[in-house]
Amino acid sequence: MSKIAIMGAMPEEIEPIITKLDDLNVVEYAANKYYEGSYHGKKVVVAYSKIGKVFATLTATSLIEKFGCDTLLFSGVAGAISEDLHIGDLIIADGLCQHDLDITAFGHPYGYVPEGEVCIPTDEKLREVAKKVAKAKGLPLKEGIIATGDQFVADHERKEWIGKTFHADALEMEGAAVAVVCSSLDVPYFILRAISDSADMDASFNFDEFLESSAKISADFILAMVEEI
Ligand SMILES: Nc1ncnc2c(CN3C[C@H](CCSCCOCCO)[C@@H](O)C3)c[nH]c12
Repeated sequence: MSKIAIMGAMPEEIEPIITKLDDLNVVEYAANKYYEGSYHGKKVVVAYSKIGKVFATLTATSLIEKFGCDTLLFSGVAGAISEDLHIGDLIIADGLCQHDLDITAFGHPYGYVPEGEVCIPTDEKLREVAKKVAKAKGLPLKEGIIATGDQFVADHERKEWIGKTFHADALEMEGAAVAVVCSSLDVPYFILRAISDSADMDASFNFDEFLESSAKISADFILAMVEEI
C-alpha cells in the first residue's frame, strides 16, 4: 500500500494537517517527531523539518528511508518574486534550484556543482493532480521555478537577482533540498507554497502576520490532493 509523506519546515506548516489525521501515532526519530496516521483511508507520515536545506535533507531522507514513504508532498509558505504573486496565492514548483550554491569562480553557472543540476524538475503526474484540485476548487494556481537558499530574503536587490538569475517566481529555504533527495531516491515529489511575503524590506513583518493563514491555505490544498492520489 502506498504511503504518502507530507512535509513542511515549520510547525505552523504541518499543524493544520496533523489535526486532520486519523489513527495518529507519534514516532521520535533523528531528533525530530514523525506523525504517522491516515487521511481518507490513505497512509500518511507528516513531519516538519525545521528551517533550511540541511534539516530538510535529513527529514526528506528519513521519511523515505526510515518510514517507507513512496511519494512526498511539501506544504508551506514562500516569498514572492513574481509581481503577479500576492499574499495567500498558491504556486507549485515546476523545478527547484539553489540560489546560494556558488562555484562560479571555476566558470560554472550559479546553482551548479559537478554531477548536479541547476534546476531539478518535479513530478508531472503530481502537478496534474494539483491542477485538477485547483480546477475543482476554483482556485488560481501559478506554476514556476522556486529558488531555495539558506537565508530569509528581505532585500529587493537580492530578490530581483534571484528572480533574474534563475527565472524564479518564488523563493524559500527547503524545496531544492527535498528535490535532490527525492530525485536521487527516485521518489515522486511535489512542492506547494502559499505566499507569505514579498521577500523585500517588509518581508519579516508580513511573514509574521501571514505565516499561519498562508500555511493553512497550502495545507488544505495538500490534503485535497491526498484524496486524489
Ligand atoms: N522571504 C523569505 N525568504 C526565504 N524563505 C521564505 C519563506 C519560506 N520558509 C519560511 C521560513 C522562514 C524562516 S525565518 C523566520 C523564522 O522565525 C522563527 C521565529 O523567530 C523558512 O522555513 C522558509 C517565506 N518567506 C521567505
